[in-house]
Amino acid sequence: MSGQTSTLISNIGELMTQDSEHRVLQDAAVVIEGERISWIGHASEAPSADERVDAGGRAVLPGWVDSHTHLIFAGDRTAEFEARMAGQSYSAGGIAVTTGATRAASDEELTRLAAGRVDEAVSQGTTYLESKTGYGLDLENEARSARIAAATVDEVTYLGAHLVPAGVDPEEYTDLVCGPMLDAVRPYVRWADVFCERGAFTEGQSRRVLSACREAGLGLRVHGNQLGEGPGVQLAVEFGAASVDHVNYLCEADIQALAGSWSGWDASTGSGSRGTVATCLPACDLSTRQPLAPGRVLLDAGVQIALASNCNPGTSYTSSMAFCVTTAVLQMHLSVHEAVRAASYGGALALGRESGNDVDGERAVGSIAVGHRADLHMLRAPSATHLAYRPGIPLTFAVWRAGVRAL
Ligand SMILES: N=CN[C@@H](CCC(=O)O)C(=O)O
Ligand SMILES: [Zn+2]
Repeated sequence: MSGQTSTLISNIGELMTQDSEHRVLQDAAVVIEGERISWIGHASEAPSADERVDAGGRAVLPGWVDSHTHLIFAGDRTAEFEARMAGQSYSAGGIAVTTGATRAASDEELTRLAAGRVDEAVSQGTTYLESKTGYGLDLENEARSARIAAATVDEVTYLGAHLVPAGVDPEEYTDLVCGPMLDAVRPYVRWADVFCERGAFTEGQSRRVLSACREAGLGLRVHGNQLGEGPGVQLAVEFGAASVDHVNYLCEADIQALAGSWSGWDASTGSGSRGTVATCLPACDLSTRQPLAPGRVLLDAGVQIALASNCNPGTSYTSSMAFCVTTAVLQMHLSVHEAVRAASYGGALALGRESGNDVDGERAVGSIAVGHRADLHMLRAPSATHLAYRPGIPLTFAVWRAGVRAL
């Protein structure tokens, strides 16, 4: 053992590892040492540790990896939501309302709001979070959003290409996104995204954004095929994006392109060349009354999928990954194991964090294995099945984030 404090969590009724062998262990134990997992196995064989936690037969899963959120915002869109529930359809234009409120907020206020949303997510079992910019939409406010996000969440995505601000020429705005605005956010971000959709960015503009951001060394993601069929999925695959998110309206060629992107990857070991993850956002689909993304069809076609909350004030004002998992089981026909995997390992895959370096580098997240980051979610239930069997019941009992007890 190293000099770090070790904690043995024993008497785990069900340990859903989501590791490369997809192991689900009964009567299991986990040892945490510092920020890493140092041992997993059957409780009867567990080594001793400095501290001991009795799980009381409860289930333990990897902490949720929420790979798609928009947490840097101020303001509220209740009126838009009410209008939608009364029959109006969602359009990208609502983003401008949040942009106005976000620009008007102080740095302190934006930081406080974002940190509160992170706390809310962690208290529900989320241990690794991405957030996008995208409610600044000018150089100063996008850079400020990126800076605040970098201080608040684990992964930051530049989404200057969220909406063309009113009164600005779309091509000139795209020049800004690809030039000075990109330079200003670059120190704070690892990813770039574009909302490729009618009412947002055209295929040509999206190509320009993806090319410039790739050139700047950023990993890519795409908001695609949310409101209708379109070029988003094909663009994401062509550019080797880590994920394409929403994926509500897919034609057969889109599904084949996504499946083909994974043909050089060994799903059982997680080795080989990675493709484009299809990230399904069921809370958003329900809140915008869009058809649920075809998660079952994608899985059956051999596509790696993620589930994410898409927490934002317009289309999905929730950080509940459990709600997404429940919906994926009840309505998208995923098994509980598949849904939990998509919300943990799948999110990690979408963020390029599914494998790591146990010695001196970034630790893997999204699965429970020796050397991975100790991100654990203990349920107030004996098995993960209760997430779907008891919909709406708050089942988070305890959370460890990078080895630190967070709840
Ligand atoms: N679709 C684009 N962006 C967000 C919604 C943004 C908003 O309406 O404020 C999404 O992922 O759903
Ligand atoms: Zn989004």
